[in-house]
Amino acid sequence: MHAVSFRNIAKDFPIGDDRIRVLHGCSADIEMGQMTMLVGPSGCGKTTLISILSGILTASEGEVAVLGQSLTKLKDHQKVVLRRERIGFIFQQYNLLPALTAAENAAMPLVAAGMKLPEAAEKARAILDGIGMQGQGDKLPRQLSGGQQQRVAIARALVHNPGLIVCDEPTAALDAATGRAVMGILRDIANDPGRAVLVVTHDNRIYNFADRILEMSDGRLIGDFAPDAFHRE
Ligand SMILES: Nc1ncnc2c1ncn2[C@@H]1O[C@H](COP(=O)(O)OP(=O)(O)OP(=O)(O)O)[C@@H](O)[C@H]1O
Repeated sequence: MHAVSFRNIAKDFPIGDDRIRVLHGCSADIEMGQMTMLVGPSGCGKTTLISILSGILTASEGEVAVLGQSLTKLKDHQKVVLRRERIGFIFQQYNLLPALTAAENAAMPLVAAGMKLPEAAEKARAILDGIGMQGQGDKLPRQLSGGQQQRVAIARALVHNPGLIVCDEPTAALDAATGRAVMGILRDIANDPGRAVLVVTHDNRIYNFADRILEMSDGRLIGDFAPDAFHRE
């Protein structure tokens, strides 16, 4: 099974009375057990494409299957369930709730699935311990550094054991060394054959962490490389 399989994806956005096409005929398969990076200049359509692949936006044309499930046939509420149960999200700006502790923040996907907070927080704490956050579970986000907050976001993306982890510019707010540490954790996560990690970035300092790089330009996928074969930017 592919983690994500998409064919001939197009996306139009309304602009006044008109429509503008921002994705054109995008097709690829994202493999389990790999870190795939989607790279390209600002505005080329990376966020739009991963939003479609993770069921946040609907494609204007084309087919998407996530973890063997076709999105085309799913109703909106079924896409919400798919996202909640089978996908983990990591963003540039951590998006932690300021009044909750690190463990409680990381526990949120389990709480959303109906688990009681104390039990969910214990599971979250075990994940935090495994990614260098021992003893930090009771701290509030404002007591943590940017790199530590991103680790909490990683724990939150992992806690419900999803098959697909989607990361949008995960290192953009971090200095180079902290960004590499965070990418090292994501790299380990991607080695699990039951998972795929999809990273959108234009941070060329982290391209070497990928197994595979998909290059986008002007709404099209224009290249499919191993990282050592990708020397642009
Ligand atoms: N809701 C929307 N309505 C109209 N146009 C949009 C909308 N969302 C995105 N776009 C346009 O689609 C194009 C692709 O945007 P997108 O955010 O996917 O690019 P990106 O590669 O992720 O850029 P960045 O790296 O800056 O985040 C851009 O021209 C953007 O202005």
